[in-house]
Amino acid sequence: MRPTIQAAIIDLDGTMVDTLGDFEVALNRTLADLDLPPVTRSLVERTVGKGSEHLIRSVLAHQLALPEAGVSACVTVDALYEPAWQRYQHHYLRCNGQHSALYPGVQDALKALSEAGIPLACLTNKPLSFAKPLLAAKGIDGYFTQVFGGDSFERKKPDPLPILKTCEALGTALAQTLMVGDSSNDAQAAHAAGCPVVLVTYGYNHGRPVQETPAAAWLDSLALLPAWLQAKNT
Ligand SMILES: O=C(O)COP(=O)(O)O
Ligand SMILES: [Mg+2]
Repeated sequence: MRPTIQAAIIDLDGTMVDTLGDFEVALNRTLADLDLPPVTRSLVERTVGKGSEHLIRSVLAHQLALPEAGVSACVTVDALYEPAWQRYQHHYLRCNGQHSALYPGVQDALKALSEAGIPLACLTNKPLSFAKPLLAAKGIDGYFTQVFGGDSFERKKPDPLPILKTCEALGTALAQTLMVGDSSNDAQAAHAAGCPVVLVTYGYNHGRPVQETPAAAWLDSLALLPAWLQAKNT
């Protein structure tokens, strides 16, 4: 009998790498360039997950509304977005991977899955130009046959399109491809695409407990994934 799960698609931020430090540093350098007050890590944690444009627009809207910003009401998010995006890319590429760390168990899980013959793809809402160097800096790029970012397709997670395209690239059936993520974006995209989904409990889920999101399992460590998958496939 063919195994139930033949490949896995794994999210990056909040699932494999704790990147809040990189986001915070790049955002605060960007805000300083624009003479706006810095963000707190907790705002970053609640806002991250829907790609860079959403993050920058949300952070600009939040910081512009702070009384200490001292900004006149005619300064809008739309007016600041393009310069902010340019500065953010500049800063992010320079601090990428320097204030972030692999979560415990990630390296072992990727090794075990690869040894079990499960092809792995990385699918993130991060721009591809940030994602690829980060995977390399953390020494895990070699595990993935495909890497796709938030700018690889017309739409991002929670839209199912990136998952459909990733399955196409992997050459696996949707129902036999497992999505592994940390947020409702990953789960919604997987549900809409028809893929099973497993969520890790330690990532960034817009400030909500991820157990509220329907999934096949909620794991406290990615190290538990190979055994979960083996049990599923026997
Ligand atoms: O960059 C983001 O918004 C989050 O990316 P993720 O899809 O890897 O969690
Ligand atoms: Mg994530």
